[in-house]
Amino acid sequence: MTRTDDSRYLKGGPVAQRIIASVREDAAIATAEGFPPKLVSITVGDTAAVDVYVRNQRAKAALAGISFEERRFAADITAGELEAAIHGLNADPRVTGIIIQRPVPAHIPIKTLQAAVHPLKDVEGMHPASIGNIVYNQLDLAPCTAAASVELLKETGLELKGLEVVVVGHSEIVGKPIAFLLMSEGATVTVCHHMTRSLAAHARRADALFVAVGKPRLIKADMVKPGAAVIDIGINSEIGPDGETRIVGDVDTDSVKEVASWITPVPGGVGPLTVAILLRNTMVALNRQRALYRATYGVPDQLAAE
Ligand SMILES: Nc1nc2c(c(=O)[nH]1)N[C@@H](CN(C=O)c1ccc(C(=O)N[C@@H](CCC(=O)O)C(=O)O)cc1)CN2
Repeated sequence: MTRTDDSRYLKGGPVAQRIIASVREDAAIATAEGFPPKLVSITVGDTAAVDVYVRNQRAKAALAGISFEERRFAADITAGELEAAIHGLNADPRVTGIIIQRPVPAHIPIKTLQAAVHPLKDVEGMHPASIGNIVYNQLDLAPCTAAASVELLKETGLELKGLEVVVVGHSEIVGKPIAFLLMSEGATVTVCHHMTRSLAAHARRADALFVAVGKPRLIKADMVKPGAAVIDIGINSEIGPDGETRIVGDVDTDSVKEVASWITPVPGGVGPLTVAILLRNTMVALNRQRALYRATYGVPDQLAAE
């Protein structure tokens, strides 16, 4: 099939806009009913890519009618101090969602922090008690970057049942959830990581290749099967030839786009959709809190019927 360069690009913006428009409607209804959504972001230390992510979260939350607050903590904070801050947010009824931006400094055990977030306010489904939901095919609130990546693959129209998928990177926030989400769609999934013996041999077999390792331009054209869909999840900042900081992915887009049938650009691919899904998850979390509230205190309709 002959395709123009542009039609090869799987852009996240249009899908993100649709999601944000729908979140905006839900948020307006919830607010009118007395349950305004509020997302609190926790950042520890300074990471350029995280700053980009948080900046976009703030901007899109404003568009969606979700209030957004960033709590920044110094890199030398202790895990105990962070847990105490999270417990404070759990106890605050005005806070309906909490996201811990990754990475956090090495001395902070991320699992302990994730476990400190109340599962009902966990907008990424990363609490140890929640992440198992995707193993059970309960997919309405999945980790945002993973869900965004899979949603972009679906935009290709490829049949996922039986699709040969290779995921490069096995982080708990991206690579592992992608594998589970795709298994639940019937794909045949291989997960590669830093101990994989021949990455290129695995990657070349993939009808859909997901890459999330944080290594700029790791994937070259000769590692990609002709006609494949390539989902580039890397967000790496580097200094360009003009001396300006820019964002590049884990895929060498210029060469790979000559081989692949679809490729996500960086920026403009998975990133914008990740932010939109975070906001959608924020509403899913809020609706779960409302369901618990109704179950605990009853709803006006029920009270009126008594
Ligand atoms: N708690 C989490 N932390 C992190 C996740 C995650 O899913 N949950 N994934 C990455 C997020 N990330 C990188 O740090 C990231 C995600 C999205 C964007 C983004 O909005 N990119 C846009 C905009 C670019 C721009 O404005 O220049 C895009 O790609 O078009 C940036 C970074 C790690 N942490």
